[in-house]
Amino acid sequence: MKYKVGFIGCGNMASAIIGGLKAHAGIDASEIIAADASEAAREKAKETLSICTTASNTEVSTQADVLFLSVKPQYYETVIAEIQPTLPAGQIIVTIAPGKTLAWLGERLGDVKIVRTMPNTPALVGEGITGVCKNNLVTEDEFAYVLKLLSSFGLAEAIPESLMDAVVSVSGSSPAYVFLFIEAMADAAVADGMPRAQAYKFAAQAVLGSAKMVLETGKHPAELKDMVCSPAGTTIEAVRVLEEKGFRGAVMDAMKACTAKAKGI
Ligand SMILES: NC(=O)C1=CN([C@@H]2O[C@H](COP(=O)(O)OP(=O)(O)OC[C@H]3O[C@@H](n4cnc5c(N)ncnc54)[C@H](OP(=O)(O)O)[C@@H]3O)[C@@H](O)[C@H]2O)C=CC1
Ligand SMILES: O=C(O)[C@@H]1CCC=N1
Repeated sequence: MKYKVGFIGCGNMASAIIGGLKAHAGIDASEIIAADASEAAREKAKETLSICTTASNTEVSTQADVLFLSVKPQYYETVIAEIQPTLPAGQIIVTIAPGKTLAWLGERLGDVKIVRTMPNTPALVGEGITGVCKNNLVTEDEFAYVLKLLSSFGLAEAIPESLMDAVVSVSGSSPAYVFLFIEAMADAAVADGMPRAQAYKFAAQAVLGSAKMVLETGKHPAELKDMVCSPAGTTIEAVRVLEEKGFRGAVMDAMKACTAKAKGI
């Protein structure tokens, strides 16, 4: 049996990607296979994604044209050692783990086509962004095909590999910081008397709309901020407190730690 796309590891990130492939890449569930060590993950994938699942990693690695390695980075070494001897000729391997460079992967996988990526979980709702680079065995046509697959769950952009650790921080991990921010804003609104469900809705929609303004107006974020801050108004009071508390410095320090961790994985 041949499958267009295979996954080794079918957890949070793989499930989000599979959702996009099925909805927007013209790939049928019957053309996708996933292996997972966890029976619960296999059952969930079968039920919610209607794809073929297996406990055998080599069943997937030997039958997929495009193979996503979607386990945690600490499992890459053992998974690669397991599948490497039987990889079919011409297969494209797509990695989604931080820190695993094309050089590191090439040393273990040998002369195979490798596309290194960093996606994020907003892929679940079709609003992901994925940084992508490749080794020199991947042709331009093959790279375009993989970019098309990755575009089925959001934006996908080719970047130099030297920027991949920065991508981990700015988009791979950043949904977590944004969720913290939304949670904190909602907590404050609850403290002001708003029902919790309504507080999440107002905070999240404000973040969504603000992000859209950055993307759609092309205006500098500082200009957009100035448009909100009326003289002697409410917003500038909040901005003053955020500056006093080192909001921007805290975000930059956090991202520096994230990038450093990505380099060291
Ligand atoms: N979550 C995110 O926001 C993002 C994640 N990534 C990357 O995506 C990859 C997957 O992350 P995520 O989906 O969050 O992880 P999950 O833990 O949700 O999914 C990984 C799955 O792989 C299974 N697994 C573990 N070892 C093996 C093995 N040897 N063979 C087959 N399956 C195995 C796990 O089972 P068990 O639970 O039993 O260990 C689990 O079900 C990671 O490399 C991560 O860094 C990239 C960008 C964003
Ligand atoms: O936390 C992590 O290591 C993964 C990589 C990017 C998002 N989650």
